[in-house]
Amino acid sequence: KEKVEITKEQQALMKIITDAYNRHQIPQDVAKKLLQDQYSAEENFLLLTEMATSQVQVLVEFTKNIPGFLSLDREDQIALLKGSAVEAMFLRSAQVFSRKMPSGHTEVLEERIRKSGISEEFITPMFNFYKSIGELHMVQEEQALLTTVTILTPDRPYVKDQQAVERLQETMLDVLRKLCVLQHPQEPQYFARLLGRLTELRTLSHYHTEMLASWRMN
Ligand SMILES: Cc1cc(Cl)ccc1OCc1nc2ccc(F)cc2n1[C@H](C(=O)NC1CCCCC1)C1CCCCC1
Repeated sequence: KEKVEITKEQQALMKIITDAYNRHQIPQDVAKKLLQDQYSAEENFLLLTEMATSQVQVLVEFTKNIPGFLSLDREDQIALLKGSAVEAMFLRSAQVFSRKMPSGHTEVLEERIRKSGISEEFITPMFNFYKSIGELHMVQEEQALLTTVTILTPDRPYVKDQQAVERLQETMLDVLRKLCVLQHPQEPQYFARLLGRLTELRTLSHYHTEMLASWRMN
């Protein structure tokens, strides 16, 4: 049985990324806001655009802390951010939704989101994704690395030097793989399940334009 060991460098890399991930978080208040009041479809749409806008700014700040990201071609940096912004939003939404909340809060939050104005047809795939992320019970290092792996996807549109992005992503995947083995020793398939979520995430993100266009305004 091969002994899995995270090296000193990988430990340092993980700390930089996790600290940056925790530092660059939009105020958790979106869940609190939704739990406090029931908003109209128009207000919810506005709330989403505000959250999305601040999330993009947070994402830019976060990527500056990914070792090697700023050494990439500048246009490629922009292509990676544009290509991963929506996925990062759904991933963040899933993590916010799956957070431990006082009993009954998750149900209220789910209800508010179901009634927010999002079209029925998108609600099921969205919550299926949220639940599959929740079932993983990711530690924060895994959440930070998963977001980093998503950002460092080489085959985003307009990326010129895909090799350079691939090398960075592989560095992060190696740390994430070891972390998964160490955190979930009784579940050897955990890392594979985690990466499988990224496929679900990409599919969900394909719907985002339609989700916005079909928002049910009164
Ligand atoms: C990300 C996204 C894209 C599209 Cl097209 C449609 C929908 C959507 O998020 C749904 C969604 N899933 C959620 C789960 C937990 C939660 F607390 C809020 C959630 N939201 C929306 C939200 O504020 N998301 C932001 C979360 C932080 C990071 C940036 C995004 C609220 C907007 C107000 C109406 C109720 C849904």
